[in-house]
Amino acid sequence: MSDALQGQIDIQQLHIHLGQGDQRFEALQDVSFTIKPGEFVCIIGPSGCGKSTLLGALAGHLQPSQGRLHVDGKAITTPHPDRGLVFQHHTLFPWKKVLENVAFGLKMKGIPREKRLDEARKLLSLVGLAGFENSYPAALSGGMQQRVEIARVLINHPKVLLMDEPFGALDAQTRLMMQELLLDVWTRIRTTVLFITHDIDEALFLADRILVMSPRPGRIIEELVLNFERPRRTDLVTTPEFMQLKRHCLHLLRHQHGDGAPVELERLTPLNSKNSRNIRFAV
Ligand SMILES: Nc1ncnc2c1ncn2[C@@H]1O[C@H](COP(=O)(O)OP(=O)(O)OP(=O)(O)O)[C@@H](O)[C@H]1O
Repeated sequence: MSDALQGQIDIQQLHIHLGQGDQRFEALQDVSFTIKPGEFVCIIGPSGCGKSTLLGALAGHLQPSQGRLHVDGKAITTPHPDRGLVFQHHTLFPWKKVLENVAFGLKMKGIPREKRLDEARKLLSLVGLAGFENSYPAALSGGMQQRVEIARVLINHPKVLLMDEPFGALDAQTRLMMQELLLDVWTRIRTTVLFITHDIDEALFLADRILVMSPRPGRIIEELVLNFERPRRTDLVTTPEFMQLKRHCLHLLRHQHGDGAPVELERLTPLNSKNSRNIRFAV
């Protein structure tokens, strides 16, 4: 397969049930979407709507009740380093130095020590942590630990980066710095990113496209295509265009019915922006 096609995600009519017996319920209902190679897509939705469930299925940790999940045309059946996962809380080994934490994925692949440490150094530099190779994770700030976590995942050259609220535990200022860092890294490596967040500003700042989910059972109720120019500037968040889209997303998230049916879009602020187009899915 050519490099140009690496990292395409295809989800078709995905349904996932969770729980046992009487407690069994439908967490995801008829979810379908495609993400192009190298695209940056954010998912927003109310708490408990199934965002992490969706990511878990893409990671290969959860089996669908129905439907298909593919990356580059290959069905997802188990976890694989081609799909790198970053969570809110890091998964670094506290007893290993930062450099060894990052190099660990290559150790598992049997790459010789010098080669893997060399690669780890390059990645630490990419995430702005040159000079911290010999530190232990506990000596780093939360933002720095997440940088190490990103480097640790990137060492496997994933085709797809699956990120579940990766900056959710950080203070506001560090979070903004991490968003800029992630965009910078993404621009250089251009892996496909699927990023889950509760934070509408974060989604609007980062994404090429936002998928909005309904309350449980989670469905995709709207797709927003964002045409803000890249590289994104921090003052983007104060522009009228950005504010209008933010209001639109807030309205979507606040005014959904408990059964997952979305509010009638006629009642939403119309989107006439040159920087976005909204496409209705499954309404
Ligand atoms: N293993 C499980 N067994 C039973 N129910 C579960 C399980 N995992 C999650 N749930 C429930 O499934 C629903 C979807 O959970 P999920 O974590 O995917 O939602 P989410 O949108 O990521 O939520 P949040 O934004 O709060 O993190 C929730 O109601 C949750 O309580």
